[in-house]
Amino acid sequence: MTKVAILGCGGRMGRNLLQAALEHEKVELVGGYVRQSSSLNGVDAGELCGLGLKGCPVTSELNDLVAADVFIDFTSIESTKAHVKWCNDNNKAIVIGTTGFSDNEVSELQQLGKDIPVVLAPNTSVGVNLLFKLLEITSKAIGNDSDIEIFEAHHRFKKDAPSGTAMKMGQVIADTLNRDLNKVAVYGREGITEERAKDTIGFATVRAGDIIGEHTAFFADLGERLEITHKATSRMTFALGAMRAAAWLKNAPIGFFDMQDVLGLK
Ligand SMILES: NC(=O)C1=CN([C@@H]2O[C@H](COP(=O)(O)OP(=O)(O)OC[C@H]3O[C@@H](n4cnc5c(N)ncnc54)[C@H](OP(=O)(O)O)[C@@H]3O)[C@@H](O)[C@H]2O)C=CC1
Ligand SMILES: O=C(O)C1=N[C@H](C(=O)O)C[C@H](O)C1
Repeated sequence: MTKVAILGCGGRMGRNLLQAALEHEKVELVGGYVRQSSSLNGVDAGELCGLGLKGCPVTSELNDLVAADVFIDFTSIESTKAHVKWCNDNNKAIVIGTTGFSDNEVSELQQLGKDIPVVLAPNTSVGVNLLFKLLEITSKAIGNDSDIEIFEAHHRFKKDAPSGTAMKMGQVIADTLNRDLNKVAVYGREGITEERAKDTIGFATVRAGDIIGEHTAFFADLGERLEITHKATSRMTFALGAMRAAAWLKNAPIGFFDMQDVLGLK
């Protein structure tokens, strides 16, 4: 059994993570964490995620959760940094699902979590991680002959764009084709853009309603195009992937890992 604690447990992902942890056969929930000002402080984690009373606390004191082996964090950039520091100081592993980090912020996280095992994954679903693998194969086969565009759509509440998953898709493709993503990425188009520059990788974003998460990579040539799409239809897919990452982390060495490590896709 891996003992887990859920950080930001009142959020959209937080509540799914509580439910997944309470129902998962390889995971035991120690409790959930909310900020001090939260009205959820003191409620029962089972009640919070709709499973009824489980005798498992929601607290705003991280020290109440020290029995956990692994902390799971789907919160926000600044709180994730603070949580990684706390985990490092207290020798706890952490799964980070939060997105929107700049390259510098990722380096900062690596420094803050330098003594512990960490999984950093912009998308914990199995399907998306297989999609990353398919992008590698496709890029090798036809990447240099194709116009490559990445599309993503999410709910109206999402704060970062393009999504962490879209950015990782771009990174996987750029790495495979030996391109520098910082130089070839084009984020949205407007006005007289002129003809498409070869070797660029375009990103397009939609924010609307309650879309949980959709990603498509286009590999387009004259006469045909290949589209590789993933659609999440429930946040539980991310939550279950995070439980898998937590169980894997319990026996992992110190270092930064991703879902490809967890799923054996490297
Ligand atoms: N890796 C993956 O597979 C996925 C990643 N995500 C990412 O996860 C993150 C969260 O998404 P989502 O659940 O939709 O967002 P929400 O806004 O619903 O949830 C975020 C939660 O974090 C809490 N939080 C923020 N700051 C703190 C803090 N300082 N201390 C304690 N709690 C804090 C918020 O609390 P409060 O309400 O009090 O502010 C809130 O409950 C985003 O970055 C998103 O992109 C989302 C889905 C899948
Ligand atoms: O904010 C979300 O909801 C999601 N964020 C992740 C991302 O930024 O890639 C993953 C998922 O698509 C849902």
